[in-house]
Amino acid sequence: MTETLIPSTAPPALNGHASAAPAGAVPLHKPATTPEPPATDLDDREPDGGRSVPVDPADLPGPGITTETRRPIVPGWLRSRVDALATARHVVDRALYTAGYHGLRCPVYAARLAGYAPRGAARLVVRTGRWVWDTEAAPLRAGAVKRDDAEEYLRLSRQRDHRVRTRGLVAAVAAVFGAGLALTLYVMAPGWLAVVASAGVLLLGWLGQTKDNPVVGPAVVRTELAKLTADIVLRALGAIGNDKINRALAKGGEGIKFTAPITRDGPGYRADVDLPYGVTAEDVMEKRKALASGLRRKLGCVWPAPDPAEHEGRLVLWVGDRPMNETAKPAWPLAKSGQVDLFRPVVFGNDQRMRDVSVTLMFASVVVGSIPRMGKTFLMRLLLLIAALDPRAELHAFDFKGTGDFGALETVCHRYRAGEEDEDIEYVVASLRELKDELRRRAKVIKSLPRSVCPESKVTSALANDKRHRLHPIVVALDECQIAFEHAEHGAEIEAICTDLVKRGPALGIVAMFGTQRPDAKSLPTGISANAVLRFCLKVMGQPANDMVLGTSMYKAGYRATMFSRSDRGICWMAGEGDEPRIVSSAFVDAPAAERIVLRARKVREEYGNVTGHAVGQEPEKAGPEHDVLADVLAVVAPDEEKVWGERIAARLAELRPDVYAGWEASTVTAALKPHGVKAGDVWGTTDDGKGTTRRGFTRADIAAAVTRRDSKRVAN
Ligand SMILES: Nc1ncnc2c1ncn2[C@@H]1O[C@H](COP(=O)(O)OP(=O)(O)OP(=O)(O)O)[C@@H](O)[C@H]1O
Repeated sequence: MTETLIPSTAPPALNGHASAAPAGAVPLHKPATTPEPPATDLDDREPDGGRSVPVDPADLPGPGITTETRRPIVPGWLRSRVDALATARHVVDRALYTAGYHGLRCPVYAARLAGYAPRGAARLVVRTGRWVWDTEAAPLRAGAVKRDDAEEYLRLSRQRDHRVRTRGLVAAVAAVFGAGLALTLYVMAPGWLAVVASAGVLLLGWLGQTKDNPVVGPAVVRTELAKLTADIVLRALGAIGNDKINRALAKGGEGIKFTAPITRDGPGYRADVDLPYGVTAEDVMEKRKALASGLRRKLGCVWPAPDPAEHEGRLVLWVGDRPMNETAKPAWPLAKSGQVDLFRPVVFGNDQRMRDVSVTLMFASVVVGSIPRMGKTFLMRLLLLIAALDPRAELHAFDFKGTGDFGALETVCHRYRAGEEDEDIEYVVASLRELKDELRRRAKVIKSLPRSVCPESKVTSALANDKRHRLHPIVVALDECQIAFEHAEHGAEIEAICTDLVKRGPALGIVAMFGTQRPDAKSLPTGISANAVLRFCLKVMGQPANDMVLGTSMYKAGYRATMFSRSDRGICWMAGEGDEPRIVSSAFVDAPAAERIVLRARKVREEYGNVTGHAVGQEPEKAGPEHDVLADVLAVVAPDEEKVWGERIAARLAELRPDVYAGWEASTVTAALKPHGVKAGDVWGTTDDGKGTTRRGFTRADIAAAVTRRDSKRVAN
């Protein structure tokens, strides 16, 4: 190692050399050595009376930590039931297919073989003749003659005479025996003679076929996929256009290390690579397309990822045999049987290696986003089915697209609506108001419970079981939620209640889910997008939508749902369960399958005594025009107040009608006034502690004008 001297006054951070390879590493090339640092003028300065200290002192103790990774005793595919079953299924499938393919063609094979039989017979006669007459040794005998080697010639001649005698005898016996057998069969079992003769003809036909046109071709034409090798990985890394990687490759791969042998991992290969210093796994993830091109694989096969247990430069490259969207998914374990405890993880999909991936719905609020037709509604329905299979759960399903995608769940829903008409929105508002009251009731119940029963101030599975408290899980789903949030009359109220559900609901046993095909600030208000716990992002078109669903900076960190193709239906980035976001292909449950699952769920619910609301024909009380937001806003702004901040209006509204406006913020007021043409602007004012400042607010005259406009329109109608 190069010993660089720096002045003793230099900050310790200058000692920034990378450590040596970790123990157990498998260097592909010469292990990376610390690069020779460029000479700096620090080397020449001697500010401390000329005394310098070595940067890499020989006696610097190591951290004393050796990591070792045990390689599995049993290969990965045998440890997973799913993988082992997949392999067995593949073998049986292929055998059955081959049998079917050849079975159908048997008559053609027989006819073709019969056609070749004369040529086969001729070949048999010629080959037998050559064998009997020992023609293969003829060149040896001719050579002995040529060399005038009398002794060798005599030895070979004797050997030939002996062979011809023996082989002639064998041939004669075989001919006599064959003829005798044929005669016997002819006399005693003529049917069998036909069988043996046919077999003989087929055998002769087999002998008579040509090499370039065999009678029986392969049923399965195999194209061998190239094995993943270190060279291919390096070639692909070199193709992503990263300067640091290219420099390392130019030096023969110095600085790039394979920390473990490339192995089979599920239906694909896994390579663990240490990237050159300064290159992160995210740098490679960003260039997945180029990487796939370098690997000569389809994009859906190539899954680079960081290793959360390792440093930032560790890349785990998993290359599947087939694209994820073409790999047959295992059946959803709950499709045919089983119940759910929403407080525990439940399998809802598979990762690239087709291993189960679970989700825990309790204590989470959920956001699902994608462009249209990628599987967002299917995913939300799947999550609702999971909830339906917990007999304690109360389901509220609202589908604003109005196509009845949640229709299969009607018989287990406490509240259900499909549509975007005013009456549908009013139904939803009424249901949400019930939930708002329920939220308050639950908060009071939790507060009143002793610590011994409710130690964490949140609903537990045991509390949910206790029917006296009515703290069962409530799952409410709004698909195409932007339609509700943008509703002119009720949008603001819906947003306020939903934001409250997202913030306070999880601890109180209420899980709110929002799906949108237009993930932007309007469709997913910040209060919801910022506070959601579980996030599922199917294909989106750009960074804003990606980060709106997955969370801020996710795109930059390499978690990009833009990389999915349009055929990656049901495949999403999932964030919020586990440390790192992961890619999941959600289980495919279509409407008929959903109906079957719901039948099962309904039965269990009937036994548990939890079939309520919509499922038994009871609907919420109609949401009347209980309040007039515009008039209320005007009422809380005094006639002599020219302008007022939005937050002040929100606080005054909450005082005016706490049951309606509790939880409103400045943004809620802005959203509520916007449909009436009242826009927020900068308003100068004084804070409660007397400081003058500018905040967003409204002009009273604008509000009054909006009321007049609205009232005159009503009169005209
Ligand atoms: N998990 C899945 N696996 C495979 N295919 C799926 C999966 N989920 C959905 N699909 C396919 O994708 C299609 C679209 O699904 P879905 O209706 O859920 O899309 P969407 O994103 O909700 O669309 P929109 O926004 O228009 O409502 C479905 O018809 C289905 O065939």
